[in-house]
Amino acid sequence: MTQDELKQQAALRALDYIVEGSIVGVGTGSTANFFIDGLATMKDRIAGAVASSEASAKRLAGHGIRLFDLNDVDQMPVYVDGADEIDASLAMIKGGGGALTREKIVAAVADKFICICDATKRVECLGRFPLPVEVIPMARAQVARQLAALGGRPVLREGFVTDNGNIIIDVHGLQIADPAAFETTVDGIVGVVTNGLFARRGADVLLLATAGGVVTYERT
Ligand SMILES: O=C[C@H](O)[C@H](O)[C@H](O)COP(=O)(O)O
Repeated sequence: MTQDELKQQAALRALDYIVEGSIVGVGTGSTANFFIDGLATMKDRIAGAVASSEASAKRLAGHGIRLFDLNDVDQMPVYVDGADEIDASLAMIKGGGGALTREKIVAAVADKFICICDATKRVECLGRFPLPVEVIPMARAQVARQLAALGGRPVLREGFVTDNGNIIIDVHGLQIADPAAFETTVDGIVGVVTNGLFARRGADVLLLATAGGVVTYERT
């Protein structure tokens, strides 16, 4: 089975968690795209969706799924998204596609975060995937120095601008022993908008697609 087939399996399993008549929080990336395509098959049974990126908004609209502005939504039962890495506590690194800030904001409004991944994303310790950090452009050098002082190797994502008009610094060479504490530390650097650790608010459910089928993990 290919990695894309596994992503699709995890994504389609997430449809079981959709509450009929509700607004669905929708993530960004290749796995989330499979979810959006699956969601289209039940679009008449949901009120609509809130997108975490311009790309996902475009794909949702292309399927005729009604889009809501997050400011008009008080509550959503679920937010569904992929991850770049996820550990046993369901803490994640996200933002490989640069959508981390809007993803974190939309997820914050949802009751449950459903993470959809193929088995390659499951790790013992977060950090092999470079940690994306969204940064206000004028703070680039100052933030890079601070990230280096934390033990990482900051690399500017060349030619990339986020949906919010900011830059991304990817931090290489980390081994993150305490993801929630590191998330707080990086967010505390002046000039950082947000970072790709989703640990203080990790996933509630992980749907992990393996060669043997989709395995469900729930936060304990
Ligand atoms: O910014 C992008 C998101 O955090 C994605 O959810 C993450 O990078 C995983 O993407 P993919 O499903 O394409 O591996």
